[in-house]
Amino acid sequence: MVTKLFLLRPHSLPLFTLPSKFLFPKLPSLTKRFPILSLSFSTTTHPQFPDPDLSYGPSLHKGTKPPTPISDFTDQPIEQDEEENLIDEESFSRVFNIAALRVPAKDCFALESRLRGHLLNWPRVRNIGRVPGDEVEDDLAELLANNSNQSNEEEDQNGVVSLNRRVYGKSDGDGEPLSAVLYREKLAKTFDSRGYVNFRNLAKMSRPNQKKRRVTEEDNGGEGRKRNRKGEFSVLEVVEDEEEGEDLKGLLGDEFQGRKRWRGSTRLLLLDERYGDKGVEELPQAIQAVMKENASKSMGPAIELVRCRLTLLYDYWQMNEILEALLPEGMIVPSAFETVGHIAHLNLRDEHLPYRKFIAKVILDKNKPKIQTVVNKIDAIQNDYRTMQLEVLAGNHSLVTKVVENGLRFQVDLATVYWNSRLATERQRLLNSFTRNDVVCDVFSGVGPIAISAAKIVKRVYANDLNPHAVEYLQRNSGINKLDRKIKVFNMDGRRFISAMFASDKAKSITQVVMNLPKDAAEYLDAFRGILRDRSKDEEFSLPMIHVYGFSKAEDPEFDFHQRIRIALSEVAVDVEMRRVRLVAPGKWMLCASFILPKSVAFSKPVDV
Ligand SMILES: C[S@@+](CC[C@H](N)C(=O)[O-])C[C@H]1O[C@@H](n2cnc3c(N)ncnc32)[C@H](O)[C@@H]1O
Repeated sequence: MVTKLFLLRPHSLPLFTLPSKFLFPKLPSLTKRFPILSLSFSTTTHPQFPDPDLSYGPSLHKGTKPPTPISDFTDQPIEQDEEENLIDEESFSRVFNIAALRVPAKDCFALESRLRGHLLNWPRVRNIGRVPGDEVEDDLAELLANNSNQSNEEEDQNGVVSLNRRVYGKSDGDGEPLSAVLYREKLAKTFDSRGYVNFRNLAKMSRPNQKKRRVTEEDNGGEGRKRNRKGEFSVLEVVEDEEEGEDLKGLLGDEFQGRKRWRGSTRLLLLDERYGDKGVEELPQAIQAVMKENASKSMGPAIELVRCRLTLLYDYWQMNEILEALLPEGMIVPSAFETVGHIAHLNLRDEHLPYRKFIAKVILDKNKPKIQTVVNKIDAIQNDYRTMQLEVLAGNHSLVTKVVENGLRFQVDLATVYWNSRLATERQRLLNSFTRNDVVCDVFSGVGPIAISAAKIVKRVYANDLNPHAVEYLQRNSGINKLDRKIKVFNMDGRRFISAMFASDKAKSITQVVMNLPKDAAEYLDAFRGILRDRSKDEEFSLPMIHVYGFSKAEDPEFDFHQRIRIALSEVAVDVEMRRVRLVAPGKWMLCASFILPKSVAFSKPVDV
């Protein structure tokens, strides 16, 4: 599978070069080789970035950096290794000031669809927000609502008494109100993490649905470096929540102090980014209408406008956004990679090589858990076994992986065998031409993507490869797919294999020969010359169809490849069906030629050399 995402940078951030001020030399052992790469933004919107009013949606160029690192909401240590520290994830946090309507939870879906056009419409950000304390059980809401005419203090106390009656049949102290401390203890025990909307101190003690990221203080030469927990990409906070001594004021609104307290669960409907700093009177008519309607209802709490802080974290941003910000201005962002099982396989340009570990880390972060290893191809494939020289850049170092193709499972070790997922379509096309009466010879079978898939369709398969590792995986894969009884495996040179097969009693049964070694396969066709010369020409023989692959850089690739086939067979009249498989490099085609082995070739005398 190929993921194609090569992007040109639309607008680049200020220069980020490795050895300069943008590096965080916090980890001595690491910095010798790869320093931490960080973004350097000011805490306000950068003036040289595109006007935020003109571009809609979140961007690393917009918003501000959090005044207090989000990682200060720390409570759990997380193990880190050097690779984890390569990128300063904190530097990708961006805060956006958003306005929201606090609405009763039960009405939020109806209001969401009514106000749809006015709500925040950012990728991956839900426009229904949850904050600590927005959940109150129905029973409790009812209980609290019954006391709505009483003073706060009285109400809270009566709430506890009623609750105790409900739980125990009577309250502690036989109906007498509890002391403030006991009262809070009781609530904490009884309500657990719910129901504290009415009890301000509990709000701080227990907060469900906390979206704040968990981080660790890493002992790093006395200087703590903090990390966020993976998978959480945003934090929503109501700004007023933080006001000293009024921790629930924002949560409950101005009405909290008066008669109309919130009774029950609430949700935040995040308004479009344009309304972040607007007052009620500046909001669109539709929103004002909803607020007025609600206010006119005597029983329910008022819908209120609240200010929120939405922090988008490293995990929020897409791979290309992070890479674009990390790499020097003007550099093409390398986000194209091929995948083989859990391995992302890059083919980086020279200019990317100094940044290869950072690029790999971002690709790993953004494609987990599917991608577990990121490798870069060091050199063009040159060896006989067509294996790649790979450098592991990030993740686990195992190059043994599993691939599923055409419903079959293949185990491959990219360090020792050939595999190319890009050929899956071509393999499928070839397989579609096989029938159950066919007997297939796969001369260069590798770990078996053609041979094993063919075995599902045809009568019998003879599969061969020169690489002993490929043969080992071929056997293993035949077993994994329960097709081993239909496949006979050989480990020899392709030319010898062709001779051996056609010299044996299997010769008559073979109907298809596959030769998928594009670099040289055409030259192996000479093995067919005189292959049946020892047999009588009168013998009943249906000659096999040969499918041979090749590369050509010629202006007329079909003609060029045909010529090579004719030369190898020493036969001019070869009726070939030719097709272009794919462009493997600029001006270089991979082709497949299919033809029936000419009788004149099969029965020819050996050519003296
Ligand atoms: C391009 S790969 C194709 C493998 C398989 N058909 C596939 O699609 O994955 C070519 C295979 O030919 C094998 N090979 C190279 N030279 C060979 C030779 N002289 N005889 C037999 N196999 C050879 C390599 O080990 C490699 O597995």
